[in-house]
Order: sequence, then structure tokens, then C-alpha cells
Amino acid sequence: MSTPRGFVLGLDLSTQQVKAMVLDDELVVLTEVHVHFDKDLPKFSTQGGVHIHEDKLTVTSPVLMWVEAIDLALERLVQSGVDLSQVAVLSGSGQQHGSVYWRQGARKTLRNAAASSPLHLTLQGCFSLDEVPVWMDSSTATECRQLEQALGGAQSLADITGSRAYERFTGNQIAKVYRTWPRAYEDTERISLVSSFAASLFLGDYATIDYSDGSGMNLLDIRKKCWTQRCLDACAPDLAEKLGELVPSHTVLGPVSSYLVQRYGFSPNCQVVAFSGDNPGSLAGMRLQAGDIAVSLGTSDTVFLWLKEPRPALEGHVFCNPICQEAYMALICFKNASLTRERVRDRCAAGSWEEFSRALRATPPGNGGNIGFYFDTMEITPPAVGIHRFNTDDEKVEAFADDVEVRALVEGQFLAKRVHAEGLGYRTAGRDGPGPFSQTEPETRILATGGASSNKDILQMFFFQNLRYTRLGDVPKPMIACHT
Ligand SMILES: Nc1ncnc2c1ncn2[C@@H]1O[C@H](COP(=O)(O)OP(=O)(O)O)[C@@H](O)[C@H]1O
Ligand SMILES: O=C(CO)[C@@H](O)[C@H](O)COP(=O)(O)O
Repeated sequence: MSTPRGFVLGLDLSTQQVKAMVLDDELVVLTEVHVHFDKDLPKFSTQGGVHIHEDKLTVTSPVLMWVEAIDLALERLVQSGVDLSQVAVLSGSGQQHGSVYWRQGARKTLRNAAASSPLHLTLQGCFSLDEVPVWMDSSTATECRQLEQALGGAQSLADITGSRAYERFTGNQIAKVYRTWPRAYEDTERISLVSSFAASLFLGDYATIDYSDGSGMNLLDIRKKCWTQRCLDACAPDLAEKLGELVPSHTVLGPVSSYLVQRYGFSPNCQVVAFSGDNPGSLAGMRLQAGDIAVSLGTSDTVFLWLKEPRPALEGHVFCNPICQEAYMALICFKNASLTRERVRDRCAAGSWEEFSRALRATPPGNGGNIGFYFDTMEITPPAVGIHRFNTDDEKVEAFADDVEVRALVEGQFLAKRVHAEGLGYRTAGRDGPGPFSQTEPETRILATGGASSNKDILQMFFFQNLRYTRLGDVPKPMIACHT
């Protein structure tokens, strides 16, 4: 058997696309491909990678679209000329909280997938649900209240699982599946997260859920790192069995499937490392350290940081840290993010990011006292909906001039990040003493990632907000590093 040279393949199965990247043994990027769900797989009729249902609360994606997209990404890698037989190890990430329901007998089909046929055809009959809930779903308010009640209240649930009950968290989604389609639930032999689902396609077997992405389910005890039986029982019967074991996020799960070896020329020695959530993956990839704050500007906006001690609150989340088993990560998520920026770009900036940037540069910081809150859909932080604009006299108004609207949106989004982060006690170092959660790092770095972090005028807004920190606390300038 040949030994691969040490290339690394990284994947991300996120809301709007699959991204795949091959790096050599010195971590130089050799090739990168994308499969955009709406554009590359139009037969699934998604918008932004999802289907928003009539109630405007239920949001799903077709599971076979994800399978087809991964095959297409692998084909594109081969077409790019990269030699996949040199890949020694692969891993990846997925949008958090989404779940996949494998039907009884699916494991056998997955293990025996023939290289002659693409996986999306082989796996056609393998899922108990064709459309699966994703992180944008907010249709499980009933299940959330039931779970909190069963655990003795929102704070008690947060103390164990790191979060109060959130609509998008997988336990509540599973509870809804069980209540709505009991037969489909019974016919399910394994429930995967999006991350462990993607890993399963590479492993040719069910991949285990990792601690970090598993923390986004309202089911895992983040300190003991095991399922909490009381949470499982409150959501659905026989759930432990359907979820399988949990593993540290950097666990080597085993070699790639024979499907991958035969169809795409992977080495049979290529190892699959557990996949995790996209935000934990960003924390690992950006090499975040205690004291840093990261901002991801993907489909969602998130703010996250490395935590030494978990202190779960009624807002925000504490996840297990993907790198260090003794540490944690804190995260706040905002749903009205890139898609809202795109809507305002299309209405006020002729559909162009350049024009959007020009509007930001043409308006003064503070926007002449005009401010707006833009919640096109039910927001996560805070749970609010609607568009609310206020002029310089604090009067509610119906509209702003185009350039003012662009700045009001972005300033409002970044102000919300600051307000909610500060509400949870995150501070840039120096303002009120030491950094996040009173850690002692002398300087806070702010790191940005995700699609919109390529836009310097948007990043500048964050810089501006943090310059105000420096005035208040007289600390060194926060640093901004961009990763996309
Ligand atoms: N130049 C830009 N300025 C602002 N936003 C951008 C720019 N380029 C891409 N984006 C945003 O990035 C988003 C996609 O980010 P990405 O991190 O790839 O998302 P995901 O991983 O959730 O699929 C798009 O929805 C788009 O609005
Ligand atoms: O719900 C969350 C985090 O809790 C989202 O951040 C999802 O993980 C989706 O990520 P992107 O596709 O926006 O990167």
C-alpha cells in the first residue's frame, strides 16, 4: 500500500455551500473548490441553501443536496488536477445544530457503497426525512419550553448543557420530529449532526459526534462530556442509541471508505479526523487564544471566544472547546446577518458590494444620529423581529436615504455584537481591567472570518466600535486579522 505524502483535505458543509481545500505538507493551499447549493444544484430550488416554509419559522435543507454537493466538490478537486492519493488526512466542519435522520439499514448501504455510482444515488432510500431542520429554524418553541420545564428551568438546563433551550438546538428539533413524524423517528437508526453526517460520507460508516458540535444540542453535559439522560428522555425515546457515542473533536475515526479510494483515488491509508461545527472549526483554524475575540461573518454572524471556566447564562452559549478538553468556548449567534446585508445591498446599493462599501465610506461614523435594527426574520440574539429605524431625534421613521440605510444596518449589527457581548461580560483587554472574563491577557486581538470578512469597509466598522473602547480604557489598539 502506498503512503500518502502528507497533503491535508479540509471541508466545510455550511449553509450556502460546500467548500473543499487541499493543502500540502507545509500547509500551502494547493487548490480550493466550492459548490454553491442555489447556483450549482438548482434542481433543489433552495434560496441561500435552505427552504423557508409557509409558517416562516420552519427552515430545512434537502439532505440529498448535501450528498450530491460533496460528490461534486470531490469531482471538482479531481478536475483541478490535485492528486488525492497524496491526502494523508482529512477533516471538516458543518453548519451547527442541523440534523440528519438515517433510516434502518442505511449503515449497511453506506458501508457497501459501490464506486460505480455516485453516493446521492446509492443513498437515495437511506433517510427517514428528506428535508432536515437547519440552524435557521425557529419552529420549536413548544419543545423548548417542555425541555426547560423537565430540567427545572432555563438556568438549570443552561448550567448542564451550556445553553437555555434554543429553537435551533438539535434536541428540540429531534423532539419536534418525534412529535410530528413518530413513524419516521422510529424508523431512524442513527441521528447525525451536519458535521458528523459529512464525516460519515468520507468514513463510509456512521461517524461519531464530537464534544464541541455536540454542545449545540441542549443534550450534552458540557462538564462531564456525556449525554444527559434527563434531557434525552425529555426529547424522545431511545435517543442515546440513535445518537451513538461522543468523542473529542480531534479524534482519528479511521481510514476513508473504499468508495473514496476507488472512485476518487484516495489512499486507503488516508485517515478521517472527526468533523466539528463550523464555529468550533474556526476557533481551531484561527488558532484563537485566551483573550482573543473572533467574529464570523458567514450566513450567520457569530462572536466567540476561548473560555477557561464555563459560566452559562440565559443568553449566548457555552460549548466544549474543540482543542483543549479542559477549556470551553463562548458563542453568541445573530441570524439576520449576511442575507440581510445582501437584501439592503440589492435595494440601496444596486446589488453591488463596491457600491455598499462606497455608501459606508460616504457616511460619517454614528450616521448623523440615525440608527436601525433590521430583523427580517425572528432573530436569535435578541429574540425580536421587524425593522426599526430611529432618526437623530429618537423618532421612529419608516425609511432612510439609501446611504444612511446601509450604514444604519451595519452599525446596528456591530453595535448589537458589542452590547450583547458586553452583557455577557466579554471585554476587550484594558477597558475595565483585564480581557474577556477577567483573564489577564494584556491585549485583545479581534479576528474576523467568513465571507463578509473580505469586505474591509465592513470590518472597519468593528474597528471603529473598538476604537471607542480604546478611548474609554486607554489600551493599545485592538488588532484585526482577516481570515476568509
Ligand atoms: N465583498 C463582500 N462584502 C460583504 N459580504 C460578502 C462579500 N462577499 C461575500 N459576502 C457574504 O458572505 C456570505 C457567505 O459567507 P460564507 O462564510 O461563505 O457563508 P457560509 O459558510 O455560511 O455558507 C454571503 O452570503 C455574502 O453575503
Ligand atoms: O447557529 C449557528 C451557531 O450557533 C450558526 O453559526 C451556524 O453554525 C451556521 O453557520 P454559518 O453557515 O453562518 O457559518
